[in-house]
Amino acid sequence: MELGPPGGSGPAEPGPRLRGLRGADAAASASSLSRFGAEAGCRAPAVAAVLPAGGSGERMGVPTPKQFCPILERPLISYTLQALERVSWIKDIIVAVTRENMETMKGIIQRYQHKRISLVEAGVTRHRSIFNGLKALAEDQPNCRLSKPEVVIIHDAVRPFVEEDVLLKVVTAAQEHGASGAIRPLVSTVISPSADSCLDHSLERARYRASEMPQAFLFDVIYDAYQQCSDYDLEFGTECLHLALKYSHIKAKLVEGSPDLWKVTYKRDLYAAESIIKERISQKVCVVMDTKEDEEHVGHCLEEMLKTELNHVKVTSGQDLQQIILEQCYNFVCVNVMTSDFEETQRLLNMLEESNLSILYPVVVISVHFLDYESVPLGQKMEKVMQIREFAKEAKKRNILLSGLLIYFPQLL
Ligand SMILES: Nc1ccn([C@@H]2O[C@H](COP(=O)(O)OP(=O)(O)OP(=O)(O)O)[C@@H](O)[C@H]2O)c(=O)n1
Ligand SMILES: O=P(O)(O)OC[C@@H](O)[C@@H](O)[C@@H](O)CO
Repeated sequence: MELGPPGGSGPAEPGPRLRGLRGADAAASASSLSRFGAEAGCRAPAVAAVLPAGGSGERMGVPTPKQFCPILERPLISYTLQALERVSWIKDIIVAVTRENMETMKGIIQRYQHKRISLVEAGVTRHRSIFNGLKALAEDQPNCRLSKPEVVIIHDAVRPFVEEDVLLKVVTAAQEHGASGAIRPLVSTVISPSADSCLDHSLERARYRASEMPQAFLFDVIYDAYQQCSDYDLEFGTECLHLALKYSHIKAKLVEGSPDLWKVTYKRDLYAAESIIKERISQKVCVVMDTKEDEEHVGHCLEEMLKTELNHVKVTSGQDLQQIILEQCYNFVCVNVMTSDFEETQRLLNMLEESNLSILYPVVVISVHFLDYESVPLGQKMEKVMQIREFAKEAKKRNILLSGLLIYFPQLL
């Protein structure tokens, strides 16, 4: 097993761990699980995740295994890892990849600065890959450096649109019932064909559901099930909840999942995933303040206002701007309060150019400038701000749409 880069998980500390998130996000994420612990009258469980990513993606019909297929130049699996990393109380993420794809996976972890990731070798089937991931967490394994979690999430690496709420639901239910899984209504009716490919019977669709991911289990429930699992089940099975029932006699609690939990399987799914990602990009903005002080004041005022319209608002004074660009934020509000007119904006434009983020999808930058009309003659200030047109012409060549906003205010007394 290959542990992730430094900054991966240390020895298990029960309860949520704040990693990879900052400020309000981390606090909100951590509190969601610890709040659960308080409500349930127990300590929040130590949680790890296993992501099977060892498939060949035959149904996708392309040479590259679908988990590594790019969406906006970024491998599909990186979006799934990012979704799980947003959840600060998942302390370890074990990814099962084939030996031949191990270096590719390490490169993705390095390029996108994924944290808390450990790699294990995949098996020849999905169940065997999952079992290998669980072994990495079981303390009865030689050289095991990861601590056994109380609850383990199992989630297909090709289901990128997983949110914290459904993860919390399945973990909460697993702690109470032993196992839990997300389900969705069936779209098509299930029928059973006869040997001569005629209709034998059809199932009453309303009585059935599609089993999706994420699923969660008390670790011992699912690990014991896999240890008892027949070769046939390991070879041909597709349902972890079934293994928990058959071998550990645990009836999983089923929770309704959101429509976005679907698995990327066919090429059409990649196109659908790309349009969802673009839609989500339009819901993300980063406010770049020119000083730490302004981040605390002006930045957070802006954040509160923007949050009424957008799903993800980050405020920074620049220290984590590189990571934010890596996470593919495409919309920036650059606020120049104290610095000279374009210093902060120019720095951002340079970083965006170096990142090549805008190669496939336009990046929007709004450069905000304040004008104290008592201390600076309007004409002089306007002349400087109009320089932004020159910046914008250059930026446009790199698919960066730059515009300026001048806020004209009286000097505060
Ligand atoms: N030996 C395998 C087979 C599949 N998976 C993973 O299990 C998840 C769901 O499986 P599936 O959609 O079937 O992926 P593939 O097997 O790659 O697809 P296909 O059946 O079209 O080849 C994917 O993340 C896949 O990478 C795995 O870890 N190990
Ligand atoms: O069968 P596949 O390997 O394509 O995908 C696995 C899916 O069946 C599985 O993710 C859900 O049905 C939940 O168990």
